[in-house]
Amino acid sequence: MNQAMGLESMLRALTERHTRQAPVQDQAYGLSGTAPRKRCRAIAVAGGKGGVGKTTVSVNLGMALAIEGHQVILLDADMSLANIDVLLGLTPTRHIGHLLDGVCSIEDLLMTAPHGLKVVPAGSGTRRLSQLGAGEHAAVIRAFDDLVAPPDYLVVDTAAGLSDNVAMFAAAADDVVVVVCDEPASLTDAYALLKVLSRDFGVRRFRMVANMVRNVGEARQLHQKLARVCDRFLDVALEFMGHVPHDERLKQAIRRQSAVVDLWPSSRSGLAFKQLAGAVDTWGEPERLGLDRIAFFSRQAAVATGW
Ligand SMILES: Nc1ncnc2c1ncn2[C@@H]1O[C@H](COP(=O)(O)OP(=O)(O)OP(=O)(O)O)[C@@H](O)[C@H]1O
Repeated sequence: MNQAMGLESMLRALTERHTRQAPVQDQAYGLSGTAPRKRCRAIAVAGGKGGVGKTTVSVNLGMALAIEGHQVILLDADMSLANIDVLLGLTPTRHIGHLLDGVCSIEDLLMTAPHGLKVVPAGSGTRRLSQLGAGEHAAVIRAFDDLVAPPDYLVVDTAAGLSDNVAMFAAAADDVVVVVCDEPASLTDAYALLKVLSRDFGVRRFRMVANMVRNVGEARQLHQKLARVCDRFLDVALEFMGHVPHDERLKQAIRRQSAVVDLWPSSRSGLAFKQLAGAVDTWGEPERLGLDRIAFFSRQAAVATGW
């Protein structure tokens, strides 16, 4: 990854820690100090509660961006309960565990889904991957720097809950998309996630996608509910990114191990994901705050893991 990519910020922080070499500004143009690398934007998709549609949004947003002509890598960061490969009908032979064991490179892990979307699969049912420490998460993030051709977007599907996994990927990303559905537990868990990410990791801006709603009115109400408590109790901005309606077509697509944007782009959910991808295109330059956040986090990881 490159300097523009939040996740690479972690790499730079870690690299700096080990080598005490070039200042950040120089590293912005590649560690070798040669030609600038292409800018890439890292978008972490989180939600707090399980089952709110994080994976569905990650897959379809990633593919919708790919359909628009962008180069996109989708990272399945739900390490032990990985399911992006299943959702897309891919059969990986290697996963993140092999990367951590040094058996393969990040390039070796890339699988190609429809529309040129690249997928980095995690491993499912692997006990070890469910117990990764902060240092290992950092190593996964660092591995992205080895990509010969960084993508335009890296979409990261994070795990449910408030684990290190979610915190590290969200803190390192340029943008955090929070998926919420109209259930009390989804709202309270999303609020808890925002609280932890802002209080402990300095993430101040979030974008919300309302999933499985009836219409945009319901989506906006959901956003207002959460934004109101955030305004009152947290120092964060929660922007409304858009909504995805509850759609049987989407479920049918899942059963056929395909993305709805690929199978039925004109369905209600297909069009909604197209709009979400369009929204991403309108975002201004990322704030690039990942470095500070990750330098802090990686120091903690280093202490904890002896890195
Ligand atoms: N917009 C939608 N319309 C209809 N069904 C949906 C929609 N979004 C998600 N679902 C359903 O919800 C299920 C859970 O979605 P998904 O796996 O994306 O959630 P998740 O947040 O990633 O869950 P986990 O954290 O457990 O991995 C899907 O299998 C799908 O059946």
